[in-house]
Amino acid sequence: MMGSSGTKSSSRDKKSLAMTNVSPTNSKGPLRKITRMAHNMIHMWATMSSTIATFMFVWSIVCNHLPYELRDLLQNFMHTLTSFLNPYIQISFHELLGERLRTSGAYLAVEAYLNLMKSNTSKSLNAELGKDSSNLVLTMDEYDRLTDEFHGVKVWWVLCKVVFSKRSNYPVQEKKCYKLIFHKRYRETITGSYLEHVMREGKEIRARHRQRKLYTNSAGNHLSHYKQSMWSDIVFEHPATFETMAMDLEKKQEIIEDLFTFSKSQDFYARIGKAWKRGYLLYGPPGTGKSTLIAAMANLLCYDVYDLELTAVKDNTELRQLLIETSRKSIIVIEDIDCSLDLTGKRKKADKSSDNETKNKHKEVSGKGQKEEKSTRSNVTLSGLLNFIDGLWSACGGERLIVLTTNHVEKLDPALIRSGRMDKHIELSHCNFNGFKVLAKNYLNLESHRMFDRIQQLLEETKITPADVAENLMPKTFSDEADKCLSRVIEAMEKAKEADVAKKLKESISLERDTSQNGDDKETAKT
Ligand SMILES: Nc1ncnc2c1ncn2[C@@H]1O[C@H](COP(=O)(O)OP(=O)(O)OP(=O)(O)O)[C@@H](O)[C@H]1O
Repeated sequence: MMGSSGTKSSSRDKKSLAMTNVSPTNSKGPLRKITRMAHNMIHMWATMSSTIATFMFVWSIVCNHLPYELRDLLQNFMHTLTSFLNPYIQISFHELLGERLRTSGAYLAVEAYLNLMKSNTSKSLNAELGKDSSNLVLTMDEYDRLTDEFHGVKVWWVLCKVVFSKRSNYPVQEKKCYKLIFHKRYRETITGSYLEHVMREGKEIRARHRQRKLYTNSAGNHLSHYKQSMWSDIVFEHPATFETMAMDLEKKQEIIEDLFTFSKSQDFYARIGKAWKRGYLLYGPPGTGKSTLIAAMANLLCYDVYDLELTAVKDNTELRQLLIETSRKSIIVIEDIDCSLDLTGKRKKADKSSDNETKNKHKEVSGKGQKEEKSTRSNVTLSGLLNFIDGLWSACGGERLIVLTTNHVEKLDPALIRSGRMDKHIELSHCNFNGFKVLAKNYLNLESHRMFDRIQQLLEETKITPADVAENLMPKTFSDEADKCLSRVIEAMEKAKEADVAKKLKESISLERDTSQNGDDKETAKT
């Protein structure tokens, strides 16, 4: 009891000493030193403040009475003097710019960069809902100071708020501003490589976190006074990833590496003087995963997807407008290119309608809904499309993938798919056992099962698309168990095998009939 009350009273004494500015003659050693130092500092501050105040007062009077030429001269001199005495440089990034107060891109990039830095290092964070209300953003507090280090150089960032009014009779608004402070010795490093680093990182973070969109152009979607764009958009939330793709592991890895290399090659494309774009041609039977692969690519690179319906494009001018409007990180998809453009002029109606039957079946499986049948061909010419792909984006900047899909690669004009236009040709084919195992893991969370051996054997004997496997693996009721789903896959494959056998038999009978018919014809001709 005694001890504790003693401590209390001594701390109270110290406080009262500091408050009354009385020298603690009775206190000893370090305490006396500290109090003396504090005393001196208070005295120094008081002197300095009064000197500054006096100077400011005199300065304002002098300024008011000096001719303006002299005043300018003095002000310049003062500016040089303060910048000589103050070794620190300050760069401001204002939130709103120009007469129309649009948000500055540099400000947004700095904000993204600092928010990430803050969320990685700081112990006190501010959480806000992002603009699209889908994710939480961790932000800096006002007058929060963050320290960053770049190649051994220290810099400081401060967030300030500026109150302003657009015009004198307008209500007062607030805008934010990030200030970057650094020693003038490092001016070159900071204004050169550091700011470039901040902008690049910030833009990348923003691209990763922004809500991506799926854009489509349809027949009625033309520009009007009320419409800003020829594209209509919805939020792109396709769950496909490379992990869930039933595909050869090697092929998968190759595509992933190709995509990453492309997305990091801005400098390379600039150096060789080519547009930063890459063409992919995906081909294979319906239901083998062409559309799913496109979604996985968009998710991997965080790109927007533009589903370009060529049959709805009136002419080349409209095509140009559509392509110019695409965002800087995007995949432009033209599905079933052989049905959209008259590439050969020889396509028969019959084989297209049989394609559409199979297609529609798979669209139901994938839940995509049936696309409008592409019976009409576009007025866009092949040369128009190629010219835009080759030339237009060189001027626009940004990274773009163009993906064409087809079920009939053999029908495409070789000029359309030559290297440089379609840089990578990817075949998607029927399901093999590795592909099946990926689907079984996706749909049933199974890595092995006693029925797998039978399925492997059947996959070697017959062809089935991943879409058909997926359809059968999908539990139809809540009580559907793995055994039931796998039995359905086996049943579907046995049916496909029987159909194959029947088809082959039919083909060999008709071949035999044709040969005997030919023989009879020759006999008749002879006689
Ligand atoms: N390789 C695959 N990996 C995983 N799922 C697949 C694969 N192929 C097909 N699927 C499944 O089948 C459905 C239909 O596939 P998708 O639409 O991608 O095929 P497609 O080749 O684009 O067909 P189409 O040529 O008819 O457009 C998908 O939603 C997906 O569930």
